[in-house]
Amino acid sequence: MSVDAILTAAQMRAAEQAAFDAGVEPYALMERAGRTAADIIWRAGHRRDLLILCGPGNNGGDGFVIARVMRERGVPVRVAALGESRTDSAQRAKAAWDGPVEDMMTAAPATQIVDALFGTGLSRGLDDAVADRLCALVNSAAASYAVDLPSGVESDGGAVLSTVPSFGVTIALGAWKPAHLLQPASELCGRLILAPLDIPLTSDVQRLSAPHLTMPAVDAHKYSRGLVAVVGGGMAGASLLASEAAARSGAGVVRRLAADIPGGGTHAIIHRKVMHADALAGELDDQRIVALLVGPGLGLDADARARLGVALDSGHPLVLDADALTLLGKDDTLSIPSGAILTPHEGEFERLFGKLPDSKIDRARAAAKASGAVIVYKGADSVVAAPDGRVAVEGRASSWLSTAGTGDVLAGLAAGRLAVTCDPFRAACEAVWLHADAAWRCRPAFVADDLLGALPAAIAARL
Ligand SMILES: NC(=O)C1=CN([C@@H]2O[C@H](COP(=O)(O)OP(=O)(O)OC[C@H]3O[C@@H](n4cnc5c(N)ncnc54)[C@H](OP(=O)(O)O)[C@@H]3O)[C@@H](O)[C@H]2O)[C@@H](O)CC1
Ligand SMILES: Nc1ncnc2c1ncn2[C@@H]1O[C@H](COP(=O)(O)OP(=O)(O)O)[C@@H](O)[C@H]1O
Ligand SMILES: [K+]
Repeated sequence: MSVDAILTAAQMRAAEQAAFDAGVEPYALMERAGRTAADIIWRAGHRRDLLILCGPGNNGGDGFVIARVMRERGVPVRVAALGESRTDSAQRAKAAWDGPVEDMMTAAPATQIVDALFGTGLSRGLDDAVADRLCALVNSAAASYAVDLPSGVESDGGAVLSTVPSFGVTIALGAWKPAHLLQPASELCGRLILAPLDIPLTSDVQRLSAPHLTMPAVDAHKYSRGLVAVVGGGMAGASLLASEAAARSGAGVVRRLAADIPGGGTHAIIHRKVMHADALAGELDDQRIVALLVGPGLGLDADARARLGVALDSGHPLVLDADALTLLGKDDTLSIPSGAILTPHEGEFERLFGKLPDSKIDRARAAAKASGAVIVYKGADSVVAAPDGRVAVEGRASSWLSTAGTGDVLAGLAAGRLAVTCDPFRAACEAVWLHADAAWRCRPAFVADDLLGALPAAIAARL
């Protein structure tokens, strides 16, 4: 069972049902969920007074179990409900709580607050008065915990359906849900803690996990480690950033093919002067190239279009970013080569694939399937999707990444890892992980160039 699985509400219900069919008693599962959550709250908050808000469904039932377990441990607990418990398990959990039940709308604040109002069964935003009351209670508490999900966030897409306060901790029950990683919901979850329920889970969607990298083989040489070619264009800085990221990501050789030869920069990068598309074709006629990056700083003019065409025809494994994506989106005569890695941000994604419905996970998966390419759908949350349906979600990158040039670094990293692994999905996942890790290693207000210096430490941490 993967600790990284991300399940939709329907998949979670199916997993729960499969456990029931296999003989697990429904109320026993709620007890397990409530006790595991109570352990987490106990470790964090000890004996400080606790107010638990219980909704009408099973999320509320979990809340009643937490209340009982915490009181058994000597914590001063109060319970406040929103409506009557409607499910059998929730009614049993409520019956097992023999203390008073206050009205949530009038309950006094507490040092610790637990939101067990709604979880995966939320079907609409909270009424304004209820949402306001939840915000007031959470904001006045020293510590706050959301059981499974903050009430008001939509589990599958991460939308915020009514005003939701920022929680200190969200305790994910059984598995991650998309809203734990997708924005804007993820931001409101605070620290994420998984409470395993020990039931079998199946999902192609995973939380992006730390990669296991290896040193070069003992008999490695620069070409066995992979030759990355980076096609430059009008904006030199972007392809320079990408080239250096590729060079610092484990590739053996990086060749930059552009009309300019820069004076400074990293001397390890080989610069070849390529004045036009025909000359590029000659340079790309080299079977040692195992990853070809096109897009950062490419430009959008006829020459850029011609260079892109040559790159697409070269047959080399491709990483396409930035201007290459824009050109692909507006020129019907160009098509996305299957097996490539594409790294669109929101605007580039929409230009390429249109406005797709559903969650960012669904959109990335649909685009990967339709194009046959690995899609790295960037933004405050990044979703990596493979044509075969596998998806990895990185929801916790530093928002300091929202600065010019960081996407060029990511594209270079993807090309470098593609050269090392020859596996587009794995390369894309490793690149997104290393990029995010490098960002956390940089000081606030870093610039894209600083990421390059942090890459060796990010790689060293994964060896
Ligand atoms: N799956 C698992 O393995 C396990 C799941 N467990 C737990 O179960 C939780 C899911 O429970 P759940 O399905 O009962 O849904 P839940 O979130 O409690 O709410 C549904 C109720 O709220 C109502 N309602 C909805 N929105 C509303 C609104 N805005 N304002 C007012 N009412 C609203 C809705 O009514 P309706 O939409 O029909 O009007 C319905 O009555 C899950 O998050 C986890 O905590 C664990 O116990 C064990 C393992
Ligand atoms: N708010 C944010 N939080 C986390 N990561 C972000 C945020 N904004 C952007 N990023 C990341 O920073 C990079 C920006 O890439 P991109 O938009 O292509 O910028 P550029 O073209 O200037 O390099 C992407 O990897 C994206 O996922
Ligand atoms: K909740």
